[in-house]
Amino acid sequence: MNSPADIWAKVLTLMEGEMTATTINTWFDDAIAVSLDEDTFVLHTPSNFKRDIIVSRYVPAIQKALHELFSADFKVTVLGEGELEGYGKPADETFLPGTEEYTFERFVVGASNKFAHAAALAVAERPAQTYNPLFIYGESGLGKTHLLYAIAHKIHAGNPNFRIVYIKGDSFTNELIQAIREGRNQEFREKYRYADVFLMDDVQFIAGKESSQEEMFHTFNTLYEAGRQIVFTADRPPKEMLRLDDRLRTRFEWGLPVDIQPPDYETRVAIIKNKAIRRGMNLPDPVLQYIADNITSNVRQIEGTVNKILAFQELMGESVDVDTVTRAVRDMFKDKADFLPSSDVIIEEVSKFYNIDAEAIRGQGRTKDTALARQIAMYQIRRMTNLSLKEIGREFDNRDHTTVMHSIERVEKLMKQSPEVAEVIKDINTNINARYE
Ligand SMILES: Nc1ncnc2c1ncn2[C@@H]1O[C@H](COP(=O)(O)OP(=O)(O)OP(=O)(O)O)[C@@H](O)[C@H]1O
Repeated sequence: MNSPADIWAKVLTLMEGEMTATTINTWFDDAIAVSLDEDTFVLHTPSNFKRDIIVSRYVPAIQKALHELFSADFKVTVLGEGELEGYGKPADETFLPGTEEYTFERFVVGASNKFAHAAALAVAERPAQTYNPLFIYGESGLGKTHLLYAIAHKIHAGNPNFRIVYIKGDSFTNELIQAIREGRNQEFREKYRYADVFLMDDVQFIAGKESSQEEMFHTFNTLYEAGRQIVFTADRPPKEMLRLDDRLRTRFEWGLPVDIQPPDYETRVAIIKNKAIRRGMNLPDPVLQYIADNITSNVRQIEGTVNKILAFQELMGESVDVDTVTRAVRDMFKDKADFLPSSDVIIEEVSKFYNIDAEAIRGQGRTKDTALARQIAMYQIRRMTNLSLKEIGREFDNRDHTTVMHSIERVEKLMKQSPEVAEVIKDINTNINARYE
């Protein structure tokens, strides 16, 4: 009943008492009510001429009608041609939405990450003038993405007109496949090759993927030659990316590779305190120490635990005691340890990794790639779940348990012979685990 459109209809009816129907029709026929908040009513008309007339002649009548309806005074804003699109949105709302918290200010610096932090800050302060490319590597959940977004926000704040492109390695691959399929290669190229700042998260995902590597190579060269800042993150240093093209590996190493290590005890405590303070809460020292002692390798897990405890504390109010919280934390660790991924999830991740349909992996697809993906899926299920060979066979179109056994043996053999296959298994494993963090 009180949508801007409803209110506008009422305003028009009230204005009919003040002016002729022709006047109303002439100036307001294509006007639309955009919003009404505490103190402003916003109207849009597609014509600037009409906007000027409305502003100069009819705003008082609109205000009078609004006063009659709400017994309150409103400002009236009239938007003209092309003014509707960005209206009401803060200028930055469309810049990497949802990542506003990932700033340098919120990044806790300690011995384990101080080089990565300093290099990222230098790059953000003087893009393309210090380290290019900057290559940040380290294990999952240690703040690589955080630093990448922090770079993006800082550069954006100083250079609002820069085209800053953020893309994950696997999205780059998927977008490229789609662009090729739809004949939009040129569009894809322009999007990435003409960036002012190019940030790629988890670049390890493009290793071993021919067309992605080819595209990345040309993107890199174009950006580099044009003096654009390039930053990569990855879960390992370039030299350990076994399936990566040599020409990319050397380029990744041109600038500065810096690593992030798991945080030491002091940094863990600082991170936990920081997260709690930002939520306006205080954690008792023993709880703080308990978390810092028990979650040692991954900041994402630290964050998850702190969030759960804070939620728990909020729920329990003042009465929460250290024992209760400690027990809750212990239960949380137990849950995690008992957790096993399902065969569906494992097959899905293998399917994603190889870009082969899950149904083909489960079923009768016979290409070499599908057969290998299937064997790897069987191997992973055997390793990561409690399913028997027979139960695994059932997941794959009722294959016999001896087929499953031979597949697993084949993968084990391949892993010994080929570091590339071992790396694939490790990567898929990481992706599966990441779903439960
Ligand atoms: N030093 C830090 N200070 C504050 N928060 C941190 C710090 N390091 C990591 N975090 C937080 O931990 C979470 C995980 O970090 P992030 O996503 O950057 O990890 P990552 O290294 O990119 O992991 P992945 O490789 O799995 O993507 C984020 O919410 C991030 O804000």
